[in-house]
Amino acid sequence: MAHPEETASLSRTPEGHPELKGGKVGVVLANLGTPDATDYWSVRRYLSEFLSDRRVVDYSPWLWQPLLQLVILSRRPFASGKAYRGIWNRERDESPLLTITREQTDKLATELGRLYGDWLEVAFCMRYGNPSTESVLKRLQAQGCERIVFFPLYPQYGSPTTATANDQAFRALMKLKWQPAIRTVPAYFDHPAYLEALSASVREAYAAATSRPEVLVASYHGVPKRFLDEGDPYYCHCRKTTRLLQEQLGLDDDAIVTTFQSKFGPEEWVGPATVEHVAKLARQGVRHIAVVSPAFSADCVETLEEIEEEIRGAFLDAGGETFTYVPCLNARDDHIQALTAIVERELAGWL
Ligand SMILES: C=CC1=C(C)c2cc3[nH]c(cc4nc(cc5[nH]c(cc1n2)c(C)c5CCC(=O)O)C(CCC(=O)O)=C4C)c(C)c3C=C
Ligand SMILES: [Fe+2]
Ligand SMILES: [Fe+2]
Repeated sequence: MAHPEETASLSRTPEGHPELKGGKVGVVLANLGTPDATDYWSVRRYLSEFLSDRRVVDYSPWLWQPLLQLVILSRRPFASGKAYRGIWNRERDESPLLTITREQTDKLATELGRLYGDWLEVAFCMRYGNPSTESVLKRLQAQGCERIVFFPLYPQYGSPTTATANDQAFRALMKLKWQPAIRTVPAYFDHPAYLEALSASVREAYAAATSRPEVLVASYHGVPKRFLDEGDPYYCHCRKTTRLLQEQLGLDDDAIVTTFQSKFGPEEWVGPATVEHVAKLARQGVRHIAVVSPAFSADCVETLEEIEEEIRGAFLDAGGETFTYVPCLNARDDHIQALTAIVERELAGWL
């Protein structure tokens, strides 16, 4: 077995001793996760892992688990499975979130490889489903990563997203006798390169729109209002993102609004709700809108299905005429440049 002092000089490893690798730095992009397939059991397995996470639903498990397992998971996988089937990447037989996260990782690896050579290993993992956080961290360690930059891909910090991604990474390290050193990347909604990429994506969508949008709806995934009262800064980070985006784009106050989507369960969530707000705008006479979703770094069921189908439908049914969806930053070059700049900042002292 390896003794710590042996790493100081790998060449002194005694004969017959397992080969020791080391000295590398790992960069891990962490996203939420997505079902492996769209059938009832695959979606149920994914939703059960997701909704059993106490960072996401923090009710007492004694009350929540019977309700989740017996009531919610007997019905919701059918509706969610249908939504996933509508957006599925049939060519690769996988969810778009997985395809896009892989593409982001490959492009980031190319860029970081160009800058720093092959002592950096770049990989991605998911909080729920595959590839699991534990399997990826173990693989990187086996590849010689003694230090890891762990990067939850959420521009705004949220306890149901950023915190649980980090929790899962540290849970995986709990099982190791010899942990790598790990740095977690903070919220980056105010990083200049991220804001530049986000505003460029909106400018491009406005230039391509058949009628110039009168209002830009910045629609974020919602959270229970109680989370804000309990100290989660997510709502404030979302409001700040919109304000910074407004400044970048030079929009008047009535030409941009913050809304929240994807409400789940009976509790009060932060608002206004996107689906209701777009219908209200149409009833007030607004005919052309654009929707951008800055809480998602990759297009997923919440954007491709909920925004593109449900929210678009609500606006058009209420009298709206043109609905422009601004895609997530996905694997755009300026997004990869922003992610590279953030990773470089977090690598300080490790280079
Ligand atoms: C109590 C429920 C939920 C909270 C709180 C929540 C917060 C939250 N989620 C994201 C990002 C994503 N959520 C996605 C899907 C999704 N979210 C919930 C529930 C809560 N999310 C459910 C049940 C689902 C599954 C889909 C469905 O059945 O409706 C996704 C997409 C995953 C995909 O596979 O495409 C993302 C991304 C954020 C940013 C957030 C708050 C901080
Ligand atoms: Fe969610
Ligand atoms: Fe949704």
